[in-house]
Amino acid sequence: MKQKLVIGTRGSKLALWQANHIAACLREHYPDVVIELKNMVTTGDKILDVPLAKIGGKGLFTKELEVAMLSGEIDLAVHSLKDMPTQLPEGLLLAAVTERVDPGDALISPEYKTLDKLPVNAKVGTSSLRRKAQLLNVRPDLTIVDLRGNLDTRLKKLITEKLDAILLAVAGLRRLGWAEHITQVLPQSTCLPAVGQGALAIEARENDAETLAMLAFLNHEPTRQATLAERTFLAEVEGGCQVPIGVYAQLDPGGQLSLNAVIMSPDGKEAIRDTIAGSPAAAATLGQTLAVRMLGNGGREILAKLFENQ
Ligand SMILES: NCc1[nH]cc(CCC(=O)O)c1CC(=O)O
Repeated sequence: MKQKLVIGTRGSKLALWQANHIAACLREHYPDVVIELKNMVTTGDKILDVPLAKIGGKGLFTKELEVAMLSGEIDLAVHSLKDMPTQLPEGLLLAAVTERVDPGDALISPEYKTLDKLPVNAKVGTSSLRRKAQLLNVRPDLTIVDLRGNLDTRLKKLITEKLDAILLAVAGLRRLGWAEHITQVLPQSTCLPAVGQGALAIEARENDAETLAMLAFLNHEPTRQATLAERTFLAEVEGGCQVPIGVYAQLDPGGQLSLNAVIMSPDGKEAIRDTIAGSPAAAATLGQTLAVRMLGNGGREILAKLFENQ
């Protein structure tokens, strides 16, 4: 067993909360091990004024941490699983995926409270094509405004940019203690979450057996299986994190893994929805099968148009 573990993290409030949360779990589990945090800046943190969809690169929030891990400067990195590319760099792996509690998206609208009460042409802030498309699908009248920055910046913009509502992940708001601002958790029939939303990913070196063994207790197998299905789905459609794709997998009480997904055009006018269920042991196959089916049923054309315009 190692005597010291160094956790790499980004410096945003959410990233620090997540890293401190994992540090606390490790300290409780290994009282004699020194757990250190190391703050790092990623490309994603530096480019704050350009819509993410326009930058388009994969792993914007993970790359610098991964370089530090490969060089041995840090032993593990804590990320929102949602921000992780489906393919990790050579030599790194997901040592653990933590239990997912809040996969959904939240509307914050101090004045109107819910999506269906927003007035015609209301201004809604979101930086995600996935949220934008799903909102426009049910409310084509809405004006969607790009909303970048850390969670606290985005909350402030609701006021400073006179928006009628903003959309954020429930998980992030809860972690920062801001859940009281939520006025509606959107139902999955309206807004399917991003791949891996709500789960934390613990990344480590493949050849670092000692650290991997120490991190194993953080893993929640049902969440890992569900998010494996989602990540395989995304890899198959070659989506990256900035495509209008929503997908959510969960173990139902009977022990089956069920997967719901949507592929949309950015204006929300075209939508392909599908669902699949099967054994959790076949999580990757379920994700892949569903992706192939949806690509064949019109998804490929939607995505081709999207990439043409980028
Ligand atoms: N893209 C930024 C990001 N990455 C993870 C979260 C929240 C936590 C999560 O979704 O797991 C957020 C904020 C948001 O999407 O509102």
